[in-house]
Amino acid sequence: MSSQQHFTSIEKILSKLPPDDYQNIRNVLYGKPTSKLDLSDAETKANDYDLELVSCRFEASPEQLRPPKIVRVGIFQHKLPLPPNTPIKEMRDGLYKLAQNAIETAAKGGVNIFCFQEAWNMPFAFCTREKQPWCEYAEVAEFGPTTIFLQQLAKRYNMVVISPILERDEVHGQTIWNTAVVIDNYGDFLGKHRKNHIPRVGDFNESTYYFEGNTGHPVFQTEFGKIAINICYGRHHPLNWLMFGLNGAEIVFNPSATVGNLSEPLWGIEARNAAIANSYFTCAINRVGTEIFETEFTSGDGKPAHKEFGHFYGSSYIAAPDGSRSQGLSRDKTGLLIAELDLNLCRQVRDHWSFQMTQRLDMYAELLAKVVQPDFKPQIIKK
Ligand SMILES: NC(=O)NCCC(=O)O
Repeated sequence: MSSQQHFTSIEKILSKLPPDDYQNIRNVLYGKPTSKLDLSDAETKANDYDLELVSCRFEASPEQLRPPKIVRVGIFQHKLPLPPNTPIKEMRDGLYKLAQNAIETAAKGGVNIFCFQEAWNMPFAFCTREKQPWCEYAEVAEFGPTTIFLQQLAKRYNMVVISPILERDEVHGQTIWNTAVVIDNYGDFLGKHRKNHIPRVGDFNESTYYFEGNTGHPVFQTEFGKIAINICYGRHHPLNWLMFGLNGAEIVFNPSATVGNLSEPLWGIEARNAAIANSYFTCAINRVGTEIFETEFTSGDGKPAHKEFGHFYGSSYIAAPDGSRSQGLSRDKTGLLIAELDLNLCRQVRDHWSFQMTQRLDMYAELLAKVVQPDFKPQIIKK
């Protein structure tokens, strides 16, 4: 176990400060204060199922012409319930049980839109670069077993469910993609988005398994708001976030799987900055736990072969367009964060900061069109 696993959350450490210091630091680090929700029914369920439960309410100012546009989102981070090399059927059943418990708990907390972490229904095996058995986890987005399983729950609980999976496209030559499936609150398949940016860093060699996405930047119009999904590594690309905003997203989910020694210092910044820059809510969800594989793999960094990625540090959180953010889930527990958002805040922040009025897209479009040309010459002024 590495030393990174030995603390539960930043918030736990900060809460040991004297109350005045804590309040001052909290306000600077976390922005405008948020409140907790009364979730007693969900708490009972969470205790039954041994899930950490955190809640948060983001408020907007009252308006004269528009009523509040309230939506509850649930983001779920989880450890694998079984070792990675468990037979696929058994693993999937274990994960489905966990998912059912989490969605049931979310329903008790009044959640309208629920999102899982990246590749939620399988081990995060891409570090191994071995095709078998991992490719067997890939399934058809539209009618694969995971979509069918979640459709019943979405309908039962009147909840939109975002399910990031490994997708097998049987129509296009059995190609594989990293895809988020969106199921609406009637249990219907609403659409899918394929991960745009594939990591080539450390043990994240995911290009062995799937292509760069070809679905653009879709925004899904649901009964509870306009939502989009920026899958994991896409959070390092500000233009990826921008495009979802340009298409009108009010909430962008970032289902992820990332480890402490690679990205933890970036984690609290990137999705939060995206919320600020694009005047929408962001929901960053990370896997938890350490997954140990049977076969050793190397990282191409001169270090010895090993059997694990390192610790997935959880710390899932939600950020608002005004820069405020929720407490994070812990770094080491399976848990659910339920937040109530007033989507009116998106337009209120746009009116206040005018980022969209000042962003000069035409100027950047012109330069970007030049940059991608083979004969591009950087604009450098020399003496
Ligand atoms: N799954 C994935 O894209 N991970 C990349 C690591 C990171 O972006 O922190």
